[in-house]
Amino acid sequence: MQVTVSPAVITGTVTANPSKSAMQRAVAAALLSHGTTIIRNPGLSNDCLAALEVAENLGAKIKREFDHFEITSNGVKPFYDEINCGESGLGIRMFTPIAALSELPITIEGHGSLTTRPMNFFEEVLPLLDVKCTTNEGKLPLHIQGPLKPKNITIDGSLSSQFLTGLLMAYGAAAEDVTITVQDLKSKPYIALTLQLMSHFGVQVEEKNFETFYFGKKQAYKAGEYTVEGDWSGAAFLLVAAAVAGKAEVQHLNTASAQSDKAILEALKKAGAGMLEGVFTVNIEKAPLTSFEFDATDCPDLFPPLVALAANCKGITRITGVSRLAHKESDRGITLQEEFGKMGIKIELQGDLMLVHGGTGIKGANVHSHNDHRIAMACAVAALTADGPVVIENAEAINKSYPEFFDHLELLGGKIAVNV
Ligand SMILES: O=C(O)C1=C[C@@H](OP(=O)(O)O)[C@@H](O)[C@H](O)C1
Ligand SMILES: C=C(OP(=O)(O)O)C(=O)O
Repeated sequence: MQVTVSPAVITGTVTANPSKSAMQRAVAAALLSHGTTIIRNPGLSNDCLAALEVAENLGAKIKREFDHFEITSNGVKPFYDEINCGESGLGIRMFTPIAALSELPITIEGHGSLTTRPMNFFEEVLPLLDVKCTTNEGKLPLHIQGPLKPKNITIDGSLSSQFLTGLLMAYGAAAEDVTITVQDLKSKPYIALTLQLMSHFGVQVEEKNFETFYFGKKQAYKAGEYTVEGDWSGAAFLLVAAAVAGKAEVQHLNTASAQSDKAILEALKKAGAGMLEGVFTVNIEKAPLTSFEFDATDCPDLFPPLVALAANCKGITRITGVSRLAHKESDRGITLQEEFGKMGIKIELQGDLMLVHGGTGIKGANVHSHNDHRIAMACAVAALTADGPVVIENAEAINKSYPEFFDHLELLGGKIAVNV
């Protein structure tokens, strides 16, 4: 799909889309529970749909109602020997240890960008927990055979927090008097989100400094009700759109959320955007914008909207955390440099540091998403203040996390033309 976004003034109100990070975790917790869980405000992005299908293949029964999902489960009881996590990094890293709770041999597949993302962790760590695991030279497919036995273990958290999320979720159903120790953990707020979700489903973990995670007496996930929060990672694009091209209110955003990407508010403040925060709503208004410094090491998904913001800020914006971007849907440091370069914005990469030369004028251009949802959305936001239309190839990449994105941008006054 090719989408053309033309310069426009932003104004209006939208409701944030459901968070795929929260939704996928809730689906996993529902699968691990015994009974029926009701998930309200469910996400329907590709990553969420993949999680629902995985849960079904691992034994859950799923009923889709008008405004909620009912997930009935009796714990992990696979009735199929293969699961497919689509393109979801979180999905595969979370559901692999969960699937390993069963004794059945299971093949774990994915497609698109997921086939090139590193999975060596499982080959190194799962055998320590009595799970047989082979990979295709550190990539998909994975072949595993459990049952996973929770033990005291030390892992490396520097590549991604998602592996730890998977172990925590799986341990929650089976562990007794054991500790996971993690070294050099990155993306810590995502672990806070995991622990918050586990607690909601009745499983408590004693966490110290995001270094040790102790499981005491054996616990069980309890089925119940869960409402998925609005997604700060997707809303970040709309908030930046308002800051550079008009004003907007984004509703259903919890300003006390555990989601790491609510840090977009700090960046917008630093850049000088007008801001009014409510408890569940945020208003952003255009104001003179200047370059800023920001550390995105623990919120790597903010890089694309931050670059769209920085492109509109006078001066050189310095963002740290580039090394976190190499293994996302694309190598995002390089893709941002390449695609924003086509729009006339110079980006320098100096190790872990990104320098964005902003305020120099954004040019209409033909850009490509590299099959990366956040690159497509960043280019669409940059188009709002360009000197002509920006044509985005492979724009359907947005479906991974935010299928409603172009509709929401249009609701706010964006000029969008879709060529299928
Ligand atoms: O746990 C999650 O929901 C996520 C964790 C982050 O990954 P890393 O821990 O690899 O940074 C983030 O980039 C990803 O989009 C979602
Ligand atoms: C990297 C992302 O997701 P995941 O790792 O879950 O595929 C993302 O949403 O930007």
